Amino acid sequence: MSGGFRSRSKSGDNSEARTPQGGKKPQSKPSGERVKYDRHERTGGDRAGGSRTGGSRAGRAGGTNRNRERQVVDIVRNAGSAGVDLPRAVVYETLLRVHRDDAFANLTLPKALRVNKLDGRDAAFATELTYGTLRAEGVVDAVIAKHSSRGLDSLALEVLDALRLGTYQLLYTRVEQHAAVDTTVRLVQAAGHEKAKGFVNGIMRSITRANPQTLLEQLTPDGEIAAIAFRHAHPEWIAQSFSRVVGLGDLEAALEGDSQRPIVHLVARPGEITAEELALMTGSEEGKYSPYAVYMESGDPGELEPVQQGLAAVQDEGSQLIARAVVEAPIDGEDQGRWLDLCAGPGGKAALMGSLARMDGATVDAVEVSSHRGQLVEKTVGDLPVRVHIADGRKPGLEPGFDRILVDAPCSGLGALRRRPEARWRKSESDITELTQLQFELLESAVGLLRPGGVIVYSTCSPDLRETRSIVDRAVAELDIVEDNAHDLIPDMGDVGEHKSVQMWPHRHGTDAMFFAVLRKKS
Ligand SMILES: C[S@@+](CC[C@H](N)C(=O)[O-])C[C@H]1O[C@@H](n2cnc3c(N)ncnc32)[C@H](O)[C@@H]1O
Repeated sequence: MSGGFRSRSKSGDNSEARTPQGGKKPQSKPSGERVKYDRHERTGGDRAGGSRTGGSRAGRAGGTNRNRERQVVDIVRNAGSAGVDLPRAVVYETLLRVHRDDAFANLTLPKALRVNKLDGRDAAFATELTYGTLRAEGVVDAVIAKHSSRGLDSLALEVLDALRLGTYQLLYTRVEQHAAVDTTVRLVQAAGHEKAKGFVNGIMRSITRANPQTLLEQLTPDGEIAAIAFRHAHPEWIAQSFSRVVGLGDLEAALEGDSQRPIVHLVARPGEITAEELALMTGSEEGKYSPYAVYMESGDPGELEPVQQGLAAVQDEGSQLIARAVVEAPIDGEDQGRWLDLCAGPGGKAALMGSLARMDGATVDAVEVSSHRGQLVEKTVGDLPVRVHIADGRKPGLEPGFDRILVDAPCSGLGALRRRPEARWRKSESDITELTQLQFELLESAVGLLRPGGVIVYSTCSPDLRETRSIVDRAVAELDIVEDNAHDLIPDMGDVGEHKSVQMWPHRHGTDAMFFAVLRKKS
């Protein structure tokens, strides 16, 4: 065992190809021993193996946050003396934080890379291993469960996460088998689970004896949608939800879209800078659909001068289109300039509405129930004509008579899974059932606050029909509103669904899977 971190080139170099999860695929030194990856046969994920073991284990781990922090930091240090390369140690640390502390990998990992001074190929390798392991978690767990004599729920999280990382490398990367097995055992040792080394070694060796493709085929559940879900590393219920909207023909593409890393969309703040100017200043392309959008292929948006000066910000193009639809939708009678955002935090759409309001001489009231998120809205809108109210949108205590209202409802977030690699395994279908009542009540409240002839844009960052069409259909049936054609507001965007509402998709439009409908109060 070496005294320091092993060179990455010893346990697999960092050259890249595409992974099943749509990122760059980490490779080992070319040894020719790995079966070449076939994206359709070896992606996967679903609940085969059953256990939803990815949840937070804070309770089991016990201790204060500070203690847990120290424990995790120690693991990275110990990994060095245990002979594990630094990128894998950082990946392991991140997996533990995600599972134990409910941390978000896309926030935790960049920080860990910075702290540990990893960049270039090492950073890319660590990123792909982290995101890949988290996205494929359901499949990886199913494989581990098949080779383990003990149920996954009975394993210490440190043992399970090391096995997940090792198994992911065996199934989905060209990392040499011995490197994957060896580092997995060393990580368990570094985490202080000496006694589990033999157990872990046994599982890893057993997995290396199987052909990955055959193994995954054996574990693929029956049923067309369940099998597609498994191949694309999603829980079956999410695949079922998507298939009800895109149909079976487009389901694989829709799921694959969740594993592609989104490019950054910038919004050029109207009245401050045009998209054309922003694109020229940043050397980027103008967006396809929103007149304010610019696509940033690479780099850190926080380092851009227009972003630092508040002339531009990061905002998904779909969100831009929704905020713009609120302002552009035809209304009956004259617009008195009273606009409302009923669910405003953290304020992206309120800020765009505020920029447009300033140009039109209108004002925006922005309601947010959480005071922390309300503060974020305050920060985001700056000196725009936006008044922030910390209140429940179902009873905000505002004078009715608004011309335009946005109800960007709290939702399951199934439309933004590509932004958080761990998210698909954290969500559960019961989240949706709980949210739909709140969504309807917020919409009902908006109808009460709207003047006759005014418009509401109802939107979600979810394509699930229970949160989208069902809410709108019920509102049209029960409330004093009619549905207008929302397609007219996004003339350049095709393929947005059969209904009057708009359903965007990452695989079709490059946006999050955002939904919006336009509802007008009967005059
Ligand atoms: C989808 S987010 C809105 C995103 C926001 N429009 C933007 O573009 O930044 C939904 C927001 O609704 C808030 N929310 C949840 N329940 C609410 C309620 N009863 N009244 C008002 N806001 C609520 C949540 O805290 C969350 O900030």
